[in-house]
Amino acid sequence: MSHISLTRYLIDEQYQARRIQPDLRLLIEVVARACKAISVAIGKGALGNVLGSADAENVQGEVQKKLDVIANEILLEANEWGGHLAALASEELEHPSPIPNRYPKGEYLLLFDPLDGSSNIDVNVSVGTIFSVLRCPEGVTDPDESDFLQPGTRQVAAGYAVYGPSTLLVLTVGDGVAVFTLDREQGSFVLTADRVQIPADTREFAINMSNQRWWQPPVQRYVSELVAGRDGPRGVDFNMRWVASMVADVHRILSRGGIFMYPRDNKDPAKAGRLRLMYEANPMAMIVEQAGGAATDGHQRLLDVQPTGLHQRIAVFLGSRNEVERVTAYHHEPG
Ligand SMILES: O=P(O)(O)OC[C@H]1O[C@](O)(COP(=O)(O)O)[C@@H](O)[C@@H]1O
Ligand SMILES: [Mg+2]
Ligand SMILES: [Mg+2]
Repeated sequence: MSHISLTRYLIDEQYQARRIQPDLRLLIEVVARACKAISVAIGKGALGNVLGSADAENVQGEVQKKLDVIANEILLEANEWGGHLAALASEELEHPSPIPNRYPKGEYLLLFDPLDGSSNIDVNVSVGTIFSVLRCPEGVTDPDESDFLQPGTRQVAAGYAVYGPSTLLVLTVGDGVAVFTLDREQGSFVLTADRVQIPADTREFAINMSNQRWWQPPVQRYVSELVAGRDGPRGVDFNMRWVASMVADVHRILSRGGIFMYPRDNKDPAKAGRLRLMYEANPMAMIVEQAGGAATDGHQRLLDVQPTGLHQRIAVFLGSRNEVERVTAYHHEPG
């Protein structure tokens, strides 16, 4: 593949048959620039004094890592004056953040998980950034939380960056999924895979097995059949992987197939799963569907869920279509 930059991908009709609005393109470029800056900060590791805890808690009662705070600030600062947003929302902020009046405003809403996989920061394992772009409802000049509560089908773009052995940006604007690799010398994201497809079948699954005793019956049944391998009803062996960074687990599935599960469980019945709908589940669901996969909460398509809160949690099953359909069907069986 010749050298196709993110900008060229976003404006060239060869890649974007449905022309995307210039302000959406510029917004995505601002997010990509912020991800580059986060990648540089992460790359410095202990030398940049970015590891360890920030001695603070976020809105969800989780202890923030220094990099959670740094990544959040980089994204806020880059996007506030970008001129394409009406407001933004982050995992690390209780309420949406309006664009200050001194900056120009635009018509989009940006949501992000600035640093996904926080528990992996200090052990030098891949982490990432996840983002979702919605349109601000018409006529709204000062959006509040209710304006963000749109189902995932309304996303106009979604993506993630993985900060791993190389830094990647994975993007969909509703017309397939493209992967860009950061050329560290040039400082630019270069297209390295386009129209990525997740195989419909897989022999690999991802779930945190330590939660097994709290799973509900449909997940118990599905995973026990996978684990039984060739001696069980599936008649074939399955392999398991769990990075504990959603971005890294989803990226593996995008690259070679698999099913990712973070189900609702009985550990804390008040919690509807661990992952957050608006800035983890929805953008990943859009990417996975755009790559030919499927994404549900066990009962319905994730992208159809009507959100009720900015930090709402939800069960997630996503990846290779036939496996996601099977585990979803188990949820629908009586008993
Ligand atoms: O600790 P567990 O149960 O393995 O959970 C891992 C999951 O938690 C997350 O790290 C949550 O994301 P944050 O780091 O943004 O809070 C996911 O990336 C990952 O899939
Ligand atoms: Mg996360
Ligand atoms: Mg996070």
